[in-house]
Amino acid sequence: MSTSPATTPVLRADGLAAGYGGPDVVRGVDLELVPGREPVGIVGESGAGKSTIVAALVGQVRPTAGRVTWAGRTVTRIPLREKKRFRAQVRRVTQEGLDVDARWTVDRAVGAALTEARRAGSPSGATVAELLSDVALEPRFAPRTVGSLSGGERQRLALALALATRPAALLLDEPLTAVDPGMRGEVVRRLTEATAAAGTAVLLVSHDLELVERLCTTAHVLAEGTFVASGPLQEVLATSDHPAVRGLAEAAPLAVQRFA
Ligand SMILES: Nc1ncnc2c1ncn2[C@@H]1O[C@H](COP(=O)(O)OP(=O)(O)OP(=O)(O)O)[C@@H](O)[C@H]1O
Repeated sequence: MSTSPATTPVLRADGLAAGYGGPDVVRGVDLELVPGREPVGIVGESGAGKSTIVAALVGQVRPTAGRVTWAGRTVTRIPLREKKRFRAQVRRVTQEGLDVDARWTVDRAVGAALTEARRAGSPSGATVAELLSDVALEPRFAPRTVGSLSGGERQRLALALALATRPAALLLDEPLTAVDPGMRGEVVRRLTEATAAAGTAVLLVSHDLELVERLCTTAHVLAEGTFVASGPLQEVLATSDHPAVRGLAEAAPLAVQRFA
């Protein structure tokens, strides 16, 4: 394995346009996720198209123009035999995102994710305890059933399961909405350490500007389906005069004051 930092994107969108049968809801989107680089954020008002971009990145929504590639291959044309590896290498975590039997215990769920990762050819070498620690879930959660967890605990478990493959790219679409603000900082700290150590490229979509500012070196502001400003979020909010950016800054004046 090479020890030099990667410069090749694992996942990239070039001139991506996509929609749901009607007019495109996103267009002209260029984005690259490079393992070993700092996390990238996307912010923007509700309905701007953030989740659509993420859906296109995982091949769930087909581009109407441009393309999305995984290690150089078009994601909507990945052959069946490669799909398992793609899903292990490119993980999406959404707000709801936990697809596990509610009767399972937490350690069974994480153990199953580790087994699945090995089967997909992406063994992480991590233990159940390490993965729980990566999302700040204490060992006492291991014997709890998934159904007994709070919303925020479920979101943290979803993140732990996504980390089981040590993915090349982790796409986080509002991953911590149910985690209370006090705990959110700790989860982000642990998650940042875990993804940095594994060289995982992270994309974070969130309405939480403070979270994006803390986690991401670069953020894109999406308005009506296109990126209208990009850069360090603090700087973008302070300097861009695009109406969509001003709207965001005014909707979150506390965050702006804190960054200024
Ligand atoms: N399955 C779908 N079928 C039809 N239209 C959809 C579908 N999913 C999303 N849309 C529409 O596409 C547009 C972009 O939605 P999207 O969910 O990508 O926005 P978003 O920025 O993620 O919003 P939010 O912040 O509220 O989650 C919206 O107008 C939405 O109504």
